[in-house]
Amino acid sequence: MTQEPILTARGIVKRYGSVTALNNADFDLYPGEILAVIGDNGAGKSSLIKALSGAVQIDDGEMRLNGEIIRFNSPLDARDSGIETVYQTLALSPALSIADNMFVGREIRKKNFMGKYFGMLDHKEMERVARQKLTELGLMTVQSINQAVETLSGGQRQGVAVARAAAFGSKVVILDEPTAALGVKESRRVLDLIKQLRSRGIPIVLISHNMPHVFEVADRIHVHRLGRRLCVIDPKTNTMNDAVALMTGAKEPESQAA
Ligand SMILES: Nc1ncnc2c1ncn2[C@@H]1O[C@H](COP(=O)(O)OP(=O)(O)OP(=O)(O)O)[C@@H](O)[C@H]1O
Repeated sequence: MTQEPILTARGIVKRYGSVTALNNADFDLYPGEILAVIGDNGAGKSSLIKALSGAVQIDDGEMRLNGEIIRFNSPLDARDSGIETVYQTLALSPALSIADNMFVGREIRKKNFMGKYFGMLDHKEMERVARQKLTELGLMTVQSINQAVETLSGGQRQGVAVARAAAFGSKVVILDEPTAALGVKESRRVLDLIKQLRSRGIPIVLISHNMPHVFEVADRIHVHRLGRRLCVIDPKTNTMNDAVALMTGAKEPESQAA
């Protein structure tokens, strides 16, 4: 790779009591790529993503965004820096509308004194922007932007969560098992959406156990084993069997670079 990575981790350590979830882990995400992170249960994938997205604080090591050292105290810090994460358990509020969900934590206030002094929200403007963002991503099959999220299908909800992550000048989008709970058709839409984000220049980290999905969309695959990056493989020159064998320890990597 000739480009500089946008997001890196070097030697990061995360302990939960006596359990070492991340043991000297490295990570590199390059501009414009879809990087899949795979690993067996308990390998430390979630811990890695939580560290990069500010959900947990690391005990050692260093992380950088665009070359600058980052230290997040909360997911909000990470979000403010442009790292958006969509967790498996979607952080959408079921009773709120699509538009309101897209703006949770970044609501637009009315420009007049009612907004300034009484915090009155500009629902019209939020609806307009939400509609625009969802249309840009080809997601306006949902009938109304005011529809409550609880009335959407799993795929549509995932779409709203991904659109929210992609909509606000994100530098990096992290997706944790975005297709895990979805049917075939819904998974397809989410995979298409992921590819679309890449074509818009947003680098994506995709955590997934689904090898066909990983091999369909990933440019590179980070294999995590026993709390650290084992190797990075190229899906064009490796098979799914190779990936699973590396993940489970049935096979050792040939070289550390890919
Ligand atoms: N909050 C916690 N408290 C204690 N131990 C934890 C905590 N979170 C994770 N662990 C432990 O850290 C290790 C790594 O877990 P992690 O969830 O990061 O793995 P994972 O690769 O995401 O697994 P999975 O694929 O099963 O989700 C495991 O041994 C797990 O039990």
